[in-house]
This record gives sequence, structure tokens and C-alpha cells, in this order.
Amino acid sequence: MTKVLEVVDISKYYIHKTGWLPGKKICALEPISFSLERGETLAIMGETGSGKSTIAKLIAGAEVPSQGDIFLNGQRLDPHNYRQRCQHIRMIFQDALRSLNPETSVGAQLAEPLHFNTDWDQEKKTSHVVETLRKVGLLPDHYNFYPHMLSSGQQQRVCIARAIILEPQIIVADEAFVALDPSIRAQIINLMLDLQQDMGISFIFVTHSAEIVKHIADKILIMHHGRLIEFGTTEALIKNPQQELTKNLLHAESKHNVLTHSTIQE
Ligand SMILES: Nc1ncnc2c1ncn2[C@@H]1O[C@H](COP(=O)(O)OP(=O)(O)OP(=O)(O)O)[C@@H](O)[C@H]1O
Repeated sequence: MTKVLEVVDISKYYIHKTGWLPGKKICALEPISFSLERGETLAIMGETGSGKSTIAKLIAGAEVPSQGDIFLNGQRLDPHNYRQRCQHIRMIFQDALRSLNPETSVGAQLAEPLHFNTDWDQEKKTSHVVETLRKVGLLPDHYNFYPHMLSSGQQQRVCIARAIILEPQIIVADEAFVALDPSIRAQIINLMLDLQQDMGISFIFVTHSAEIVKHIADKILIMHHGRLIEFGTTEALIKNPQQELTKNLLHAESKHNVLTHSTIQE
């Protein structure tokens, strides 16, 4: 397999300033390193505030690391050049409706990245948008719909369409499916797995759900207080966890009935 992403010693500190006092340095993420192969799925787990979203944002370019480097196919990504990476690394957020523009049609929102990143004519852009709608299980008619006219599952499909429209190498999903009904969530996760197989995309999922992780992840990274405490294959971490937290996170009974057994079998 080919190494698509390499994260080398990235860390993130924030300065909390209150009044006249000197700012207090808050460490959101201590230096961590890991890599991801093409077509592989990495799950990031940990308790609240452990630094999971910080890693997701640093990889997607939404935040700049305090130190360290990120390499895509061996090429160092400039943390200040969002355009360089937005074609190759896309992010999907938890709140689908809020991440879509309510005043722009679905088709126009999907065509937008094509205006900025291709020199295609209008006809080619439209046919690529329609083809992408089909890939995520939507219809050509949805081109002219506005986000509020769609169900929550369809809105998340539009977000996935927007994420794949430039045929990226990596998709980062930060608790992207937590708000969906269990049956819709299972459909969306199966859609992501189909897209991964067709397009060879690598995924990074931030999630609290042991069921989702066991269903989709090849590797798991466990975070605790901004530190990576365990990293390995899903099989190894389930069979032989080295940390109590890993055991608790992976063997916790689902509180939310995230995926039912029948949907996992799909
Ligand atoms: N913009 C920011 N300014 C200051 N501190 C921040 C900022 N973003 C995150 N932090 C702090 O960094 C730490 C890690 O936050 P992060 O959002 O990465 O955690 P998380 O594991 O994703 O949590 P959750 O599961 O609740 O989303 C937390 O202590 C948080 O308060």
C-alpha cells in the first residue's frame, strides 16, 4: 500500500488571555506522528476535550499547527496554503444543514469547487455535478433543490457529494453522522464504504462510537488529554488493548444504538 498521509510531530497550543494577565498556554495537542495508507480508514477516539477535533482540523487545514509537518504523498503541505490541500483533503462536519448555504441550490453549491479548481466549461461542470449526485444516491432533480427541501440524510449526502466532487484522496469526518437516525446513519456509512472502494479514498473518522469503529476502521488512534496513548490496527486494539481507556472505549456498550446488527450486515 502507498502512504498517502504522513503526520510528523504536529502539536497545537492556544493562548488563553484574560484581562491584563499574561496569556496562559493551553496544550490542545502534544506532538503526535502517524501515517495513513491509500484506501485506509483511521478512527480517532478519546474522551471529550482529548484533542480529536484538533487533529481533524490540522489535517484538513482549518487550523495551523504550532509545530510539525504534514505530508501528502511525500509532499509537505504548507499550513497557510489552504488551496493547495483543499483539492486533496476534504472535511465533513456534524451539522449538515449548517454547513450548507441555505440560499444556494444544491447544484450551484456542488459546482462551486469546480469553478475554483478546474477550467471546465459549464456543460462539463453540470454533468459532473449530476454524476456526483448519482454517486451519493441522489437524483439529477436534486440539482435545483435548496438544502431545507431535503431530509437530514439527503443533506448529509449533499455534504458527501461536495466532499468527493474534486475526487480527493482523504476525507476527514468529525462526528459527521452522530445526529442521524440509526437506520439513516447505517445507510450513509455504507455509502462512504462504497465510495471508498470505488474511488480509493482514505478516511479519518472522529467518533465516540465503538460500533462504527469496529465496522469501518482499519486502524484506531486513542487520545487522552491531548496525547496519543495508543495506536494500532482495529483487530489488535480490540483483542489486546494496552490501555484501560482503549478497553473502555472499544468495549463500551452503545448508549445510542448507533448501528443495529441487521444494518451492519448490509
Ligand atoms: N480555538 C480554541 N481555543 C482554545 N482552546 C481550544 C480551542 N479549540 C480547542 N481547544 C481546547 O483544546 C482541547 C482539545 O479540544 P478538541 O476540540 O480537539 O477536543 P475533542 O477531543 O475533539 O473534544 P469533543 O469530543 O468534545 O469534540 C480542549 O481542552 C479544548 O478546550
